[in-house]
Amino acid sequence: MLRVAVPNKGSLSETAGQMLLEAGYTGRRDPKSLYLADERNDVEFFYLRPRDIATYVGSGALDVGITGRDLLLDSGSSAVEVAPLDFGSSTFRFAGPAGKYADLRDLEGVRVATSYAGLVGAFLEEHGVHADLVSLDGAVESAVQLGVADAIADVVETGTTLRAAGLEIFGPVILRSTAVLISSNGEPAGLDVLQRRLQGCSSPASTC
Ligand SMILES: Nc1ncnc2c1ncn2[C@@H]1O[C@H](COP(=O)(O)OP(=O)(O)OP(=O)(O)O)[C@@H](O)[C@H]1O
Ligand SMILES: O=P(O)(O)OC[C@H]1O[C@H](OP(=O)(O)OP(=O)(O)O)[C@H](O)[C@@H]1O
Repeated sequence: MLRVAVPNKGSLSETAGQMLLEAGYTGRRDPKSLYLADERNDVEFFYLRPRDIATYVGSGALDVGITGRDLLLDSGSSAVEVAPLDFGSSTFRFAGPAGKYADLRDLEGVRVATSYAGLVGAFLEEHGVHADLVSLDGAVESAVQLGVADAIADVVETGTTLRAAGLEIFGPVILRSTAVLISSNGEPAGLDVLQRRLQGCSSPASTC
């Protein structure tokens, strides 16, 4: 059976579950279930935190998973992106107090709060900028007002949360992210069927 990791909570979970249902797989009845065997489709689903999915798949404990590209890169896991899926898109950006920063170079020696230290650290290193990363679990927009950081790096969708905190975007796009199908380095039996069925669902001429 193909062992598939699916987000159990957060921004990606509802659409991922819906997409699997539309693709003909069995969905969990109880939103708290962590496991479901879909024997008709020869698939087992493991409902996990999206942030942990790349770790499970990269270690080989699970064959494939649905997560965010940003979460995959942040994890440092050896799992690989197989294909983008048509939901969960976001942009990963730097932001600071309105008018204070204009360029990536302005972050030299600055405290930058983020929940994605792996992703942001790699980006800064690639660009030769030395900032002090402050790792937070979420709601990082408050870090500047509360004085634990000077700038932030976070997921931006509409920009509403940033504006409400008196922050504005600056510098280059760190990453354009979307939900992705990932696998351990290889092609487990059944991946092609899952991929075809998921991508069929998200195409304009959907056949699910
Ligand atoms: N508006 C959004 N806010 C947060 N994440 C989003 C948004 N839109 C898309 N995403 C994507 O969802 C994934 C983050 O999901 P995750 O469940 O880890 O965080 P979350 O939705 O903020 O939930 P939590 O509050 O539990 O951290 C990332 O891949 C991110 O790019
Ligand atoms: O640009 P916007 O449309 O305002 O969306 C972006 C915000 O949404 C997410 O937060 P979420 O509510 O998921 O909480 P979190 O920060 O605790 O993860 C993200 O971390 C930003 O804070």
